[in-house]
Amino acid sequence: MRDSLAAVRLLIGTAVKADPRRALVVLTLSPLLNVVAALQAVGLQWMVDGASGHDSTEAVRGGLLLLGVTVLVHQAAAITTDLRLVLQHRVGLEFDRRLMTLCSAPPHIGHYQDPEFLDTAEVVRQRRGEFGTALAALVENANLVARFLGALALLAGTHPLLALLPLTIAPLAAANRWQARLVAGAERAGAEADRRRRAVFSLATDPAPAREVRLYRLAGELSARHRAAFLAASGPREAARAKGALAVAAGWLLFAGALIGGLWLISRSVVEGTGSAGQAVLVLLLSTRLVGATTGLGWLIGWLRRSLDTVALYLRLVEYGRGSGGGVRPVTTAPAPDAAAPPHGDLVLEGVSFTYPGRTEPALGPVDLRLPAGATVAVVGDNGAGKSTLIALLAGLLPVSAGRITFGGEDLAAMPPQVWSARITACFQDFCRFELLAREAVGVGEPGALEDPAAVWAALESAGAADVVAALSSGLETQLGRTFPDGTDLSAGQWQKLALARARMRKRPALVLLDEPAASLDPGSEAELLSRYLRAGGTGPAAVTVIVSHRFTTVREAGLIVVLDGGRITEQGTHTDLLARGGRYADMYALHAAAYTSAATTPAAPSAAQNGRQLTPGVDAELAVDPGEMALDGTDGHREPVGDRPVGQSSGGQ
Ligand SMILES: Nc1ncnc2c1ncn2[C@@H]1O[C@H](COP(=O)(O)OP(=O)(O)OP(=O)(O)O)[C@@H](O)[C@H]1O
Repeated sequence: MRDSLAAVRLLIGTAVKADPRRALVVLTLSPLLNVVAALQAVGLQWMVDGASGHDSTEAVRGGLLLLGVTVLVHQAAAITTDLRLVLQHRVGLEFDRRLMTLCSAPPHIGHYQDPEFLDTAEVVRQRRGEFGTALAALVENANLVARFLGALALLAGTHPLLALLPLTIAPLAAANRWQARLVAGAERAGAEADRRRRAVFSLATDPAPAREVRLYRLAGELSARHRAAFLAASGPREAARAKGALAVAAGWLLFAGALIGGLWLISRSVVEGTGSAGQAVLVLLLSTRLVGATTGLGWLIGWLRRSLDTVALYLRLVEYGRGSGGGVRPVTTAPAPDAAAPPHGDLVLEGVSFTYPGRTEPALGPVDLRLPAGATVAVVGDNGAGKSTLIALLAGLLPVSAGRITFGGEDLAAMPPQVWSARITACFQDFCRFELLAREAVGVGEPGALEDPAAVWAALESAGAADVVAALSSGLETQLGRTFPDGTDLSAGQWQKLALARARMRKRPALVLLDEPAASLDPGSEAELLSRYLRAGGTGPAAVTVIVSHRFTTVREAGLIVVLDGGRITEQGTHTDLLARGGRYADMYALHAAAYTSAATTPAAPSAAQNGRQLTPGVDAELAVDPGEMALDGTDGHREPVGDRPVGQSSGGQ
C-alpha cells in the first residue's frame, strides 16, 4: 500500500513537472465531469415525471438539463482526452529520461554486477511504455470512481439502503488487487527467464553473432532456448492470472446479487405508489451506469495496480541509485562537494578488496600496492586473475568492498566521482563502439572538446589512429556504425584505434588505464602504441599509467610489473627483476616467447623473412628473449626455450 501511494505521488508529481497546465486540467476537470454526468439521469427523471404529470415546465427543464449536461460532458471529455494523451506521452518521455539518468548517474557501475538490480531493471525496461499509461490508468480510475460516486449519491437519495452498495463492491476490488499482485509477483519471478529470452533473441537477430550462429548451426538450439525461456516466464504468469480470475468472478457474483436486490427495492416502491415513474427510470439508468463503472473499475484497478507496480519497481531502482539497494556496497563516506583531486601523486591501495554481489570470495584482494606518480605499471596474470576488476576499482567504477585507495594522500571514496573521473582516461578491454560521427566517437573522450576538430585530430595523431579517419569518405564527419543506412562500419582494430584516440583527448590525466589496449591491433600498430604510451612519458610525465596485457612485448616495457594470481599480488618488480626471480612471471614470459618462437619456426608457417616482409622493429624482434636475460636464470633449462637467436633470425623455415 505504501508502495502504491508513493507510486501515485510520483506519477502525479511527474505529470505536474512534465506539463503543469495540462496536468491541472486533466487531473481535476476529468473526474469533475464524471460527477456532473450523473445529472443526465436527473434530467431524464424530470422529463418522465413532467410528461406523466402533464407538467410541461418540468419536462422542458428536464430536457434542457439532459441536453446541456450531455453536450458539456461530451465536449469536455473530448478535450480532456486529447490533453491526457499529450500529457501521458510527456510523462512517458520524462520517465525515459529519468531512467537513462538513473542507470548512468550512480558514481559506480556496481549495480550492473548485481543480479537483483539487473532483474528489476529488466522488468522496468520491458514495461517502461507503461509509465505514460500509468497516468492514464490513474485518471481513468479517478473518472470511474467519480462516476460511481455521482451515481451512488443520487441512488441513495431514492432509497437509503442503496447507499450500502459500495460495501458489496469491496470484495471485488480486493479480488482485482490480489490478482494483479499475483501476476506482478509471477512476472518478477520470471524476470531472469525473460532476460535469458532477450539474450537468446539478440544472439539470433544481432549482426555481430550472425557468423558463429550460422557456422555452428545454432538457429534451432537458440529457437528452442527462446521457447523454453518464454515458457518458464509465461507459465507461472498465466497460472497466477487464472487463479486471480476465480476470485474476481466470486467478487462479481456478490456485487451482482446486491445490485439486483437494490433494483427490486425500487421497483417495489414504485408498485406501492411511494415512488414515481421518473424515479424508476432514474434508478434504472443509474444502475446501468453503476454496472458500467464497476466493470470498468474491475478492469482498471488491475491495470492501475500493474502500472503502479511498474512505478514502484522504478522507485526501487532509484533506491539503488542512492546506493542503498541490493548487495552493492553503498558509498559510505559522503564526498565533500568541494573536494578536488591533487594534480598528481602516488596511487596507493591499502588492504583493498572487492567481492562481486552474489559471490562469497573476493575477486580481488586484499591488495596493498603503491603506484608512484609518473610510473608505467603493467598488470599481468591468467584469465580471471582480477586484472579488469583492479582497473575498474582504480577508475572508481566499482566501490571497494574493503580497504581504501588514495591518490596523492586523498581517499578516492571521499572525492566526488566526477572529480576523479575527470582526471582519468582509459581504453577498456570491451571498449565502446560509439555509433556517432567519427569526430564525436573520439571527441567524447573530453566532452568539452567534442566540437573541436583540431583537438580530435591531435588525439587521433597521438594515438596513431589518424589513418583510420583519413580513409573515411567524409573524414571526421563520417557517420559510424552499421545501424545507420549511410553509416560506415570499421574493423575491430580500427574501432580499437578510435578508442585509444578517445583516451588521448584528455590533456593532462592523472591516471591512464589501458586494459588490453592492443588486443585487436596488428604488430605495427601495437609497436606504435607502445612508443606513444609507454615510452618517453607518452601520457605525461607525472601520470600513472596502468596497462593490462597478455602481450609480453608490451609488458616488458613497463617500469613496474605486477603479477596477479587468484586476486592476489604474487610478484612485483621490473622485467629484469622478475626474470631473475624465476617465478610465475618468468614462467609466463618463457611460455609466451616459446609460443611465438615455435610459430615462427614451424615450417608450415612461412616466416616474415620468407614473405619478404621486414620485421617490425620493436615487435617481432622483441618477442625473442634476450639470451642475456634468460641467462639470469642460469640453470633452469625449461625456461630457455627460445634458443639464442632472435625470432627473426631463427632457422625455422629457412
Ligand atoms: N560481474 C561479475 N560477477 C561475478 N563475478 C565476476 C564478475 N566479473 C568478473 N567476475 C569474476 O571475478 C574474477 C576476476 O575477473 P576479472 O575480469 O577481473 O579477471 P581478468 O584478470 O581481467 O581476466 P581476463 O584476463 O580474462 O580478462 C573472475 O573469477 C571472474 O569470474
